[in-house]
Formats: sequence, C-alpha cells, structure tokens
Amino acid sequence: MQIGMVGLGKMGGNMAERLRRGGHEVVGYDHHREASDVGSLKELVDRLETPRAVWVMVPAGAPTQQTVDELGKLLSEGDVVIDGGNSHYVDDQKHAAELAEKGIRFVDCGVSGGVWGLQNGYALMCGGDDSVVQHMMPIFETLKPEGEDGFVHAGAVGAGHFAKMVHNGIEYGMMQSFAEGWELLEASDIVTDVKGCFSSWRTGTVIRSWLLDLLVRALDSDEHLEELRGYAQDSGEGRWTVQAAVDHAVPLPVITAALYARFASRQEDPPAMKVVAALRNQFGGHAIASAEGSVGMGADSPGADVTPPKVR
Ligand SMILES: NC(=O)c1ccc[n+]([C@@H]2O[C@H](COP(=O)([O-])OP(=O)(O)OC[C@H]3O[C@@H](n4cnc5c(N)ncnc54)[C@H](O)[C@@H]3O)[C@@H](O)[C@H]2O)c1
Ligand SMILES: O=C(O)[C@H](O)[C@@H](O)[C@H](O)[C@H](O)COP(=O)(O)O
Repeated sequence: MQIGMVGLGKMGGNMAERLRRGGHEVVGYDHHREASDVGSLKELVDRLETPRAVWVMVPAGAPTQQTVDELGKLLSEGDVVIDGGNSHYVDDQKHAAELAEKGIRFVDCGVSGGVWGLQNGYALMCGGDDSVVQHMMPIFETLKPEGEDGFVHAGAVGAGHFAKMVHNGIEYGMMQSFAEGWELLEASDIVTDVKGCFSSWRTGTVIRSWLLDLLVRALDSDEHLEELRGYAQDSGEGRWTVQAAVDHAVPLPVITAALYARFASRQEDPPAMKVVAALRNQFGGHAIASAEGSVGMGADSPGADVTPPKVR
C-alpha cells in the first residue's frame, strides 16, 4: 500500500522504515529537509495516488493541528488522515469533524513501543469508523507486533487516543511504583545488591515486565543512577488521564500521585513545604531550615519564647 508519513523523528522515521521493510511505499515529509523525501506537504500529497492515506506523527497540540489544517486543504474526498501522535482524544473529535466537511476520513491511532518499535513492532489502538479502519488494515498489520495481540479497534473517533491515554496513565503508576521500591531498597542497609534484586525479579516473579527489563538495562549502565537528576517531564497523557477521571468521578489515587511526583521533581525548594514548615514552627516551635541552609529555631523564632497552651 502507498502512504505518506508526516514527521520523521524518533517514531515516524522508524515507522516509515518498518513499513518499507514490509513492502509498502512510503513518502516521508518532515520540517527537517534532510530527513524528507519531499520539500513540502503539498508535494507529498501530489506524490500519492487517490484515495490517499497520510499518517501524521508529529508532536500533539499545535504541530498536529497545523498539519491537519493543511491536509484538510490539500486532500480530497475519500482520502484518509491517521493521527498516530499522542493527541488528546478531544482534539480527534474536532479534527474528524473538520475533515469530514470535505469527505476526508479520519482515524486516531494511539501508538506504543517507543524507539524499540522498529524491531518489536508498535502496539496500536485505533478509533474511527469500521470501514476506514478496515481500509487501513494492511498498514496496521505491518506496524503491529507479530502475533494476535498488539492491535485494537477500540471504538469510534477518539477511542484510540482515549485508550492510549489510559495506557500511559497506567505506565505512570507502574514506573512510579518501581521508582519507589528502588529508592527504599537503596536507602536500606539490609539489602546490599539492589540491582541484583531487580535483575532477579525479571524471572518468575509477579512483577516481571518490560518496564522492569528496561530498568535493569538502565541500572546496568549506571548502577545507582548517579549520572541522572531526579527530574521527570510529562507530555500531557498523565494530566489528561487525571482530568478524565475527575470528569467521570473515578478515583485514580495511584496515577494521580505518580503525576504529582513528576511535578514535585521539578521543584528545587517546594513552596508548599515552606508553609508546612512555617506553621509547624508557629504552633509547635519546631525547627525550621533557613533559606541559607541552617536548621534550627533561630534567636527570633516565635517558638523560643512562646508559652504553649495548657493541655487539659
Ligand atoms: N517517543 C515515543 O516513545 C513516542 C511513543 C508513542 C507516541 N509518540 C508520539 O509520536 C509523536 C512523535 O514523537 P517522536 O518521539 O517521534 O518526536 P520527535 O520529536 O522525535 O519527532 C517529531 C518530528 O516531527 C517533525 N515535525 C514537527 N512539526 C512538524 C510539522 N508541522 N510538519 C512536519 N514535521 C514536523 C519534527 O521535525 C520531528 O522530526 C508525538 O505525538 C509523540 O507524543 C512518541
Ligand atoms: O507507550 C509508549 O510508547 C510511551 O508511553 C510513549 O507514548 C511516550 O514515551 C510517552 O509520550 C511519554 O509520555 P510522558 O512524556 O507523559 O511520560
């Protein structure tokens, strides 16, 4: 099958390669000219035979919106746009409606597998009409991992990215759980081979998993993660998962805590904890750490000369 790929970065570049290896013809376009087969989105569209199929694999938000807007002007009735980036499912519903005005069909496709997908295949979660999903099946079959699993047509437009969003929420919780277990083991004196524990858990245990394999891989190159800062970004999926949970009144304490742990990781000196320290000092005369780094009540500490209330 012939397909256009917009965005040839870590994901789109490897996906184009996997599709080519699978016998498909791929025309790639990226802002970075050296990675591209064509010089513009218009040229990409002109190179494809109708009905055309264009896979969008650029960052979610403005880059995806801009690409969908431009494709809406360039494509024709019967053509297909697939958004494989980590877009918010709410955006899918808007994009599908905009493209439908010209008879252009839309599929949202959550993609998982990261930079390992070229060799392992990409897990795919699709949303859209059955007819257009069936039409694109040769592409999905080549991208997905071998075997029966690794592909789902999750529902109507938006369902693919909704499923990917929840997948990523689970990913946040699992990673945070490994992280906390690792910190506790490192802090203890009892266990002297922390990496050995994680490595041994890869076989036979209840928690054996790909994330565990990847953690052991990271520890193999930096056993105590001394080369890293404890700083974690997020690109939206966790926030949207928590927002959807609020909308549906579904309690997600683990995923929410994992998201908040990332926010906390970016704070050098957490402002909220200043309030907690100030209040402990006010009511209990408890020690505070000064901005300069010393710890203590200080000569002018209110706790130093306050007579505590009598306990009845
Ligand atoms: N990296 C992952 O593990 C992973 C996994 C699944 C999904 N995703 C999603 O896939 C998408 C791409 O991720 P990535 O990791 O390949 O990012 P990336 O930054 O490696 O690549 C994005 C590419 O898109 C190009 N680009 C940006 N805007 C463009 C535009 N308007 N027109 C043409 N090209 C444009 C950039 O030049 C870049 O080469 C994102 O939505 C991301 O969230 C990433
Ligand atoms: O399933 C996957 O392949 C990953 O989840 C992938 O989608 C990507 O690595 C996330 O974009 C990271 O998301 P955060 O930046 O929110 O951690």
